[in-house]
Amino acid sequence: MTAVDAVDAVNTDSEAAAALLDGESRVCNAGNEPVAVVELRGASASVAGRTLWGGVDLTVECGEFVAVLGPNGVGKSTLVKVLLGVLPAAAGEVRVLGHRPGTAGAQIGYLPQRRSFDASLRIRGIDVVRLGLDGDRWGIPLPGTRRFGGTKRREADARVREVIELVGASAYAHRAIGECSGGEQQRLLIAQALVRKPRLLVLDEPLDSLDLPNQASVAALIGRISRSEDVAVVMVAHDVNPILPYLDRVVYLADGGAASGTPEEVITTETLSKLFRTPVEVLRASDGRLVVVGGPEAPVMHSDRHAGALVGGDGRDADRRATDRRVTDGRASDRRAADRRPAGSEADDAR
Ligand SMILES: Nc1ncnc2c1ncn2[C@@H]1O[C@H](COP(=O)(O)OP(=O)(O)OP(=O)(O)O)[C@@H](O)[C@H]1O
Repeated sequence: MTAVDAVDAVNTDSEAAAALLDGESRVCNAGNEPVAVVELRGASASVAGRTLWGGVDLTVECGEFVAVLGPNGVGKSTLVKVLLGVLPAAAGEVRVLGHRPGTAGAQIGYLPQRRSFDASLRIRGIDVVRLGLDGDRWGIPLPGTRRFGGTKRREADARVREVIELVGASAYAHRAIGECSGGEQQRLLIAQALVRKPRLLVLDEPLDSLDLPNQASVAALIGRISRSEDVAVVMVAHDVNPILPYLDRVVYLADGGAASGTPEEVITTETLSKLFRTPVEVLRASDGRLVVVGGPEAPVMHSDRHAGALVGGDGRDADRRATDRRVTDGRASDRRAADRRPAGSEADDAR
């Protein structure tokens, strides 16, 4: 079976979970040809007849961590929709694991924006994770019911335990999800997105509403997982700082245009001023955090977006729209060096 066949086989979703438990191939190449996890060439997106962004070039390889940045309403979640195949690209080419978007099935783990659980919800964290494995087939588990029989059930149980351990949620996975803190819920939801061993993890603002220590520890967790599990991560973020040490590249969306490349290429005074067609200054604080001064309404790179450090500007002026604002090339080939990871892992971060 070729890798492409394997991907297609997993895409027959009714058997996806069972196939993964059988150890189905998850490689990121087709035969001898490497296949990028995500490939965008001159892609653009329109919603309700309005072009949100255009000219996006991006290649995401196996195990890479990529952030999607930009002001509110610029189309970051829309990019996620394009990758998931929910919304077709208006122009250009988009491939996910070598196929058109929407056909990669269980090879993609997805964590939508702003999911939280009511405090009174009694479903255990472990059951929420389990839903990622077979919830599309069977719905919410009833007490005492089994979805798989015999060996398959034991393998499913083992995978759920394994992924809960991976995200460091073993201590509270048997508690009701509604009783877990925001950070704990987020770890369990990341485990749910990972339980089918995806090749691509798409996360829409997973750090939103977390306090700074939890942002740091969840960011470090995602950075570690992208490496240890060799899963590519595409993550929408408002503040790049918590994830900056782990990133391979960023896509910065502006009104109409986009810049993509390594953080060092894109998050600069020159690149952002060009992208937003207005003076923007990128400052690096002594602790390495990035602060943007001037320019558009873009809380993206503030050390703490809640602190309101950004000064002035409106990046959403329709006059500034252009399709030629792609100012860097997303094909930058450098990979994240091991020394860009902080010493240790997320265990080093405040929790
Ligand atoms: N179905 C729709 N019909 C009309 N407009 C839409 C639709 N979906 C999204 N939009 C608009 O498209 C724009 C981009 O939305 P999107 O959610 O992608 O932005 P975003 O960058 O993720 O924003 P935020 O940072 O606030 O989450 C917004 O102006 C939004 O109102």
